[in-house]
Amino acid sequence: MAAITRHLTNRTYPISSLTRRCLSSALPSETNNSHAPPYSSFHLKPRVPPPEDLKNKHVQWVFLGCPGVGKGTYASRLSNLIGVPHIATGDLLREQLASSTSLSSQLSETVKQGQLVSDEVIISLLSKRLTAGEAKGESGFILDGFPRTVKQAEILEGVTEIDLVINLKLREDVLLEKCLGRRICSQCGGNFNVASININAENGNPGIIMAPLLPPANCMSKLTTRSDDTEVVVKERLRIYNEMSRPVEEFYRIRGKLLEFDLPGGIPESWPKLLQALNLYDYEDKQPATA
Ligand SMILES: Nc1ncnc2c1ncn2[C@@H]1O[C@H](COP(=O)(O)OP(=O)(O)O)[C@@H](O)[C@H]1O
Repeated sequence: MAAITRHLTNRTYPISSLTRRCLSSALPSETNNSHAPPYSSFHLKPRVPPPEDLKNKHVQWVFLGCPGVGKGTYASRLSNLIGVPHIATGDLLREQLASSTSLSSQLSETVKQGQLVSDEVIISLLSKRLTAGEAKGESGFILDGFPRTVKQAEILEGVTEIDLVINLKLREDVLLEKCLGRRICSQCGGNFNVASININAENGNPGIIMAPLLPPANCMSKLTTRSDDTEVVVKERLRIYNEMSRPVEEFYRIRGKLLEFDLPGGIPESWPKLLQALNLYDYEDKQPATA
């Protein structure tokens, strides 16, 4: 087993191989729908990172999980801790939408309805972001929001080796509340959440408490809500996740890369447990205060 996982992870390519040209040319023709991988029934265990990988920034990780689960929050915290970029395709898309081109008005409709945009669009945005990062000397990445379909996962697998996929999990009623509670400060760009979750344990299911993540006083009057964070659209995004993105979990599970992580509560309970699951608990203490 160890030999297989070592073989998988030792094939990590430098980020420079994941260029715009490389990713874009990896797009399969529209007519090719036969992307069924050679599934086998046994599951490999994911290999959590050894410290050398982190020091050399050989980190090519993916965050999976339903809308509202906290991919952005935990990916961004890990990115600050390890010093590799957090790249969220949803953010790239929103930046694109902020520029008023004819493409952005079409995309805006798709996003507002909770649908996925085309692979061509998302891969082009991701490739540009990776190329720009490469030019600045960036190394490694933590992807959030990509891949979202098996086809995207196959394209990514074709151009680079993903080391680890962290699958964040939370019950669906909480996901909806968390999406509806999301707020963004229009000035500083900070992400907050006004939802206060307090669900008692019942029928053998554990209870869950998640305190709101409130903004500082100077952001209060500048809070905005994403146009796709309405109840109808969040339910549609959850449906699409189950239909299109759930199979991506299996894609990585059978490749021995999926680390399942059930969020036990809010950030104070979940963050230390996530660090433990990633063997990073001590790493946090050893970093200089500025890291
Ligand atoms: N990889 C992707 N493929 C297709 N569409 C995407 C992708 N990533 C983001 N999007 C679009 O951006 C929207 C917002 O994505 P994101 O910010 O990741 O939100 P969330 O995870 O909360 O649903 C998605 O609903 C979809 O329309």
